[in-house]
Amino acid sequence: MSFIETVLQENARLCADIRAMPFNRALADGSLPQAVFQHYIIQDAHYLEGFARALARAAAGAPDAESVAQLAGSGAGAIAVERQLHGHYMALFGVDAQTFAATPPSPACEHYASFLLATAATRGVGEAVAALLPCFWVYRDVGNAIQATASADNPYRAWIDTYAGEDFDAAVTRMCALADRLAEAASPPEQARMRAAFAKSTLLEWMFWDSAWRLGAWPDTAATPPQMKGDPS
Ligand SMILES: Cc1ncc(CN)c(N)n1
Repeated sequence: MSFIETVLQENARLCADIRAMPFNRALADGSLPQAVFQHYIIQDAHYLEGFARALARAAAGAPDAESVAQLAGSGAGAIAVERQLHGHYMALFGVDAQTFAATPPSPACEHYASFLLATAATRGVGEAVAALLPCFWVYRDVGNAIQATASADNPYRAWIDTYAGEDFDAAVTRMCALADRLAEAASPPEQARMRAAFAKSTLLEWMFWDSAWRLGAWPDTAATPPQMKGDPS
């Protein structure tokens, strides 16, 4: 079995859970509250910067010129295409530059972007690509599932068309092929680390959507001091 077939089998249940998450069901039927999508798009814009940095770090360690160009090109593409999508929704929903700058990455967003960057900066390229792969694969999977049921006038049509579109599909297929090539050349312990990195990122995808649905944010310690564990009061 190839690396892709293995990790898709190992993570099939989690991927199905992601497709069925409240955020994605509401995105599909167009009922997702605007405030929730607004929160998501701000977080995703933060995430995307870390994702593109991680792709650039992975590119630097890629084994040949073709894979350097592929990973660096995916980073540039993410900034160009997905940022344009974010810009479209931010303008539509009235999110200005000040609101964006005043909204920090949520814990889930920061954790995911930090994991990608740390993996790309400190682990081998196989592990880095395996960690980055769910960002491609899960979004195509969710985009295609939503596309199958969404109406033409769904307010999130531009998002759906991006992730269910041909260009994104081609980028996902190329990334899967690269992961398979790297896994074939990897030792069994490296292959195990690649599978673990894929599973962790898939879980972080789940956490990102869960956080977006709940408008996840850092505790406001100025307003309500957090209760300390073991605090006798
Ligand atoms: C959290 C997340 N994961 C993946 C993608 C698709 N690049 C995204 N835009 N945001």
